[in-house]
Amino acid sequence: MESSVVPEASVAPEPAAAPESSAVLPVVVDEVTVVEAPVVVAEPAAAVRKKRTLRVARPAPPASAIPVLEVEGLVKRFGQNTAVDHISLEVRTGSFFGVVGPNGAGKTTTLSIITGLLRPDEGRVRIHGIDAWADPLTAKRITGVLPDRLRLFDRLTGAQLLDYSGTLRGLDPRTVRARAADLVNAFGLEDAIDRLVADYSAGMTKKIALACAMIHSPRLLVLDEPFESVDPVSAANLTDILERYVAGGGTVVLSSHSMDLIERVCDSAAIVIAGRVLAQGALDEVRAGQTLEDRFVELAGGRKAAEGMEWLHSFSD
Ligand SMILES: Nc1ncnc2c1ncn2[C@@H]1O[C@H](COP(=O)(O)OP(=O)(O)OP(=O)(O)O)[C@@H](O)[C@H]1O
Repeated sequence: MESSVVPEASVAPEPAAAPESSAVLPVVVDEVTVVEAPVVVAEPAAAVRKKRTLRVARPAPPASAIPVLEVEGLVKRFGQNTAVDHISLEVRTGSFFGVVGPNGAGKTTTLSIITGLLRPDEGRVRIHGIDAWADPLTAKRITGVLPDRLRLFDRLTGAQLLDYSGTLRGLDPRTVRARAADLVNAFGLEDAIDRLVADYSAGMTKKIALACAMIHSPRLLVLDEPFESVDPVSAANLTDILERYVAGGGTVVLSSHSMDLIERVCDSAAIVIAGRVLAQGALDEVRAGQTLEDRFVELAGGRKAAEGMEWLHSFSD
């Protein structure tokens, strides 16, 4: 389990527009540091990127907080390909934990093992102290899942799907109805709720799937790319719902390719590359004084120069 030491740094924000001359701007307040920084004119993009304010959405839960998810030495091989190569993670209660990594890094495979959708070759998963593979029923009772490739009973309406999910989780009909109404309202699905899920857009499908994952008020929500295909307004709404869930003592583990989103909402993160965790811990530890994106790119081996694609400029017409 690696993590890096955090330089206590808050740096200047991205200027909204390039100013004519150097000026002093009040800088967004970090919980730790307040600085004033000069705005430099006409900077290269990379320099501007580095000047983003490093803020944390909320402090990570203290070391004394009970771990709700403990993953030890997970290994998963598909033939010759080791998709997950001894991954260990610890997520504490009340954490908003982001998992980032390049395509094919093993995020979905790891989250699928955690949620009981895929059997590991080696390793252990404990959810709130319960061995998820020895006692899957108990573990699943306290877990809500938004899987990567949504396989929903899409010949049901949204209302029927919510009803089915609540009933499957052992809730009584009155509780299911009340919670379903709250969720439909929170996710803004009122107009679609009596239509077949098969006819939903990708974003609406994500929302109804997430509502189904939450209806039994799980302790842990594991969400694979929850914001993919979701419009910005809905994403903000969704973030709000998840933040309230975390503020109320819930724990979220999500994967995303949006570094901005992870930095905005998560207090902790793990960077997974080629099936291994290269950094994890509180967000500031993981990004080590850089933006999460820069740290991610650094750990992933840097940006690739786009060479050898000259043909792309010889337009076919
Ligand atoms: N069912 C499967 N059979 C064979 N190989 C698989 C299977 N599922 C995943 N893999 C392989 O395991 C590796 C990790 O895949 P995984 O889907 O976990 O990556 P990921 O980090 O979620 O990627 P992305 O960001 O693109 O969704 C990849 O090389 C992938 O091809």
